[in-house]
Amino acid sequence: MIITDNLLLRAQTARKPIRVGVVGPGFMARGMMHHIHHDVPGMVITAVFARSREKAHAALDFAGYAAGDIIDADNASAVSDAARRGMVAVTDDHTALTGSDQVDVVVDATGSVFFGAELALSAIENGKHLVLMNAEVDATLGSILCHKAEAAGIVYTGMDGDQPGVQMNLIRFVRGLGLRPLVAGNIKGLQDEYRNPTTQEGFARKWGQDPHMVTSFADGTKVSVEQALVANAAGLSVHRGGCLGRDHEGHVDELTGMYDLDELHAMGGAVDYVVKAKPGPGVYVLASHDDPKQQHYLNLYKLGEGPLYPFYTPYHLCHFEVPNTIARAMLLGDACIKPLPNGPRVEVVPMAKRDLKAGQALDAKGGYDYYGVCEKASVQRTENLLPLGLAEGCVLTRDIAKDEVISYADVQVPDGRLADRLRAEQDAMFPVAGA
Ligand SMILES: NC(=O)C1=CN([C@@H]2O[C@H](COP(=O)(O)OP(=O)(O)OC[C@H]3O[C@@H](n4cnc5c(N)ncnc54)[C@H](O)[C@@H]3O)[C@@H](O)[C@H]2O)C=CC1
Ligand SMILES: N[C@@H](CC=O)C(=O)O
Repeated sequence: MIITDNLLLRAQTARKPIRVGVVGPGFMARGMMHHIHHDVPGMVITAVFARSREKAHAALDFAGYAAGDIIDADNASAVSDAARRGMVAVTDDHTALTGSDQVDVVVDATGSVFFGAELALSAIENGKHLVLMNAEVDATLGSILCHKAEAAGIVYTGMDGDQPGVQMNLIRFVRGLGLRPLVAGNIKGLQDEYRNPTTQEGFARKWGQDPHMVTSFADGTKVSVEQALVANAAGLSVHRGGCLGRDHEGHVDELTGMYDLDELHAMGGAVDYVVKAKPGPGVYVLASHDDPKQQHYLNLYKLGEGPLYPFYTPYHLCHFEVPNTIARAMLLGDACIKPLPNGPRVEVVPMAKRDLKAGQALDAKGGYDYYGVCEKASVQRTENLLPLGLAEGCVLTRDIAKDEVISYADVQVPDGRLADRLRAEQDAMFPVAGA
């Protein structure tokens, strides 16, 4: 990324690399660690947390670290000692990583809302910038966590590379040109709400991914999480629960004629997604310009006659771009994507993937029980709908029909969960949906 590339080279020359703590060495983190180790100047990984240390060792091996450069560490001072000796510390205690004075930036690559909440608080307490590959915790608790992080003077940010960050970068680019983004969209290849880890097992095996994770991509949960993040960072809304979510086999350029401009203005702009369009799996932003003189130039530059002008990024390169976020946070104090300070505008709520029975405990996202859809935050609050990120482990108190939305009134929430407490704090802080 321009700017951070030169800043990182300077950090390298000054022998002051950014020190990164990686949490959750799964599919994404492994790719990121390999990338940082081989291709990113001015940045080093000093610590890796995993529930099983073997997994962290295996991930570091995948990333190309020599066994002799890795050492187990039980606490923060052992992590720091290892890092000072130029080694990577592996720990199964996340507070050893967040508490180390040899970690500048914590990267959460777990995808877990419940653990992500704990980790975020620990990073904030210890003054570490927090980079979330964990979009799921961000969409559930982002407003309160970002508030706490900024009150503590640290950067809280989602990642470059995944579609929310790519959209937010494009939105900032478009705003910089003087246009008003009115639609921010995600280009998907497949959307089938009823996929589950059994149907996705072959795909997961082929790519070395987790079957639940890839199910959450196929069943629309992840795109909903992603578009909620964009809405809440850019101040956009949704046309309706679930977005418009059209199938469109042409190019995203053609979408400029498919939105009602007056409706978009009335809503203050919308997030959306499109299935099967080109260029996939990228992102698009449709924006307007009020000035006829600049409209003339935009037409000359082949963006059409307006009133909506199309912009897009043809790919999202996930872990490859995370070092950009780390550098932006550490060297520039800049967040790639974070919630606006006035509370969420769009939430993700769970819809039953099949008929569900009273008494059953809901499984994890990307499972067999529910898929996620975007909903206006005002509707989520008025109808007391359960945030998708808190659904796992909730016990149904009545039967729920396939495709029915699940509300707090339909479940018994397990006792004692930090994420529920944070959510209550967030709801109290933002009693009215973000405007
Ligand atoms: N897989 C993909 O293509 C992409 C994934 N992402 C995001 O990146 C994050 C990670 O995804 P993947 O690497 O695919 O998942 P993964 O399942 O391969 O890796 C997650 C890692 O976190 C650990 N973990 C999970 N729950 C935990 C908990 N409660 N406590 C401690 N550790 C826990 C797992 O053991 C695993 O090592 C997710 O938030 C996902 O949405 C973003 C872009 C693309
Ligand atoms: N953004 C993707 C998932 C990860 O890249 C999707 O929604 O399918």
